[in-house]
Amino acid sequence: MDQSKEQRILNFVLQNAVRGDPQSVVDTIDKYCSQKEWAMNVGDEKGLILDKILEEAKPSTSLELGTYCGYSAVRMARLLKPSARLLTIEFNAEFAAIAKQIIEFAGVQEKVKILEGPSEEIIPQLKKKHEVDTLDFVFLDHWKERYTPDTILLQECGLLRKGTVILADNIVCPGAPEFINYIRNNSHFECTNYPSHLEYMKVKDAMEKAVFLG
Ligand SMILES: Cc1ncccc1-c1cc(O)c2nc[nH]c(=O)c2c1
Ligand SMILES: [Mg+2]
Repeated sequence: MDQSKEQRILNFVLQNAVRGDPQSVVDTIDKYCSQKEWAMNVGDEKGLILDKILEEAKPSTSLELGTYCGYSAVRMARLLKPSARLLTIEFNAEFAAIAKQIIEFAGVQEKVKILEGPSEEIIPQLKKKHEVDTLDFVFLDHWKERYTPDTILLQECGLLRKGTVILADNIVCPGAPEFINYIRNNSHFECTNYPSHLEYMKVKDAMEKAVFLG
């Protein structure tokens, strides 16, 4: 059976990155996806925006929707304090299997827990099954149609607290107009837009930060 692109990314990491060095894993994936095969990692340019907002938030408990190959999970985990935890939800079993290996190779597996399945099923389990109290940081990077319903679900499940930072990728490309309309007109959120570019391309994109006001 032919290898998938995600398998080729994993192999390139295993052969070129430094085991236990998350920065080298991030740099190696960026190198492969900018020079060999494009892939939907948040990438280096938007990654720096993610880094800055995550460092400002100093989260103890973070949630990512859309693990893909684990690039942003490794990128975030490398900045978390030792006791902090990142839960990341991935619907696609093949992606989750690749991400697990990349996260383990980077040596951040103690901080990162991959939850495989649909976000609408897993989010309601976070408190009781995964011992989450409230979330300090949420990275939306799964499917634009789920950004709004999953944000509402997080609120309904009591997972947001005053000051929770939600950061959404792909506001311009592929675009999440319905989410932007919802979140910017919701008085319970304070929004900020961060113009950037689509990963590894000159195409315009943006990220949106939405702080929950309680
Ligand atoms: C796949 C794709 N093609 C052309 C333009 C943009 C994309 C694209 C880029 C991303 O960063 C994505 N992140 C999460 N989920 C996505 O579906 C996704 C899709
Ligand atoms: Mg994305």
